[in-house]
Amino acid sequence: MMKEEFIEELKGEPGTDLPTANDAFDSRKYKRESGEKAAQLILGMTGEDVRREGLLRTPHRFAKAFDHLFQGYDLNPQTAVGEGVFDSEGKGLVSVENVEFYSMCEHHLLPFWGTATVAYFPDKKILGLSKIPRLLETYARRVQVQERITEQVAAAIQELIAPRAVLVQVKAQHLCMMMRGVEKQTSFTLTEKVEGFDSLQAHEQQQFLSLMGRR
Ligand SMILES: Nc1nc2c(ncn2[C@@H]2O[C@H](COP(=O)(O)OP(=O)(O)OP(=O)(O)O)[C@@H](O)[C@H]2O)c(=O)[nH]1
Ligand SMILES: [Zn+2]
Repeated sequence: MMKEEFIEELKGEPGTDLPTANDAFDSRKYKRESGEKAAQLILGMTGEDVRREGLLRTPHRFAKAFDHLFQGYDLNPQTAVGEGVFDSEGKGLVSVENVEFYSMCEHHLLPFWGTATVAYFPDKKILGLSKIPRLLETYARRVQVQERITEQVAAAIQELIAPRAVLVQVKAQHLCMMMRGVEKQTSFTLTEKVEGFDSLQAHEQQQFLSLMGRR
């Protein structure tokens, strides 16, 4: 689309041709078109000639890239875990540590990324180890705040295997605090969710605490 045509189109009813959230998640075509339109709008902010060769396929690439970044909306805890719930033979601590993730901050649509440590004391069930990164992906690949990812991963584990206790700890850097805004380059944010701590024996509590202290 030529820039002039594009500007004409934008002069129409404000916002009416933009997709709604429900539409966007209903159809792949609508998702792709929304992504392409979004890229065109962003490029519109730059005053660049959107017909120059380097930018011609940018809306297409942007839509594809963002489809990947937001693929968490196509996932849920059940699909993420599949058949990966097993009967537990032991009751000891299980921890999967330093699992990396990428997410998009819901305030600025800029990336934040880091690692998560997930630990639990099983009761009757355990999760396949790979399912922990899969649960993290399910919630990270959305527009998010770090606190919500932390809570959602803990709630999903609770729901899936009802462990005696669960700990989720997320450490992340936010591009919106680095590349703009306060422009702090070395700070990071730590969020935690702990459930069932009081029901643990003292030495088990100590195991949780030492995991928390390590980061
Ligand atoms: N709690 C929380 N805040 C976040 C997260 N990601 C970004 N933020 C913050 O969201 C806040 C949005 O604040 P606003 O004042 O509405 O936006 P702003 O004017 O762009 O803020 P500044 O970043 O301070 O320039 C900022 O303080 C961001 O640092 C997150 O995952 N969790
Ligand atoms: Zn932000």
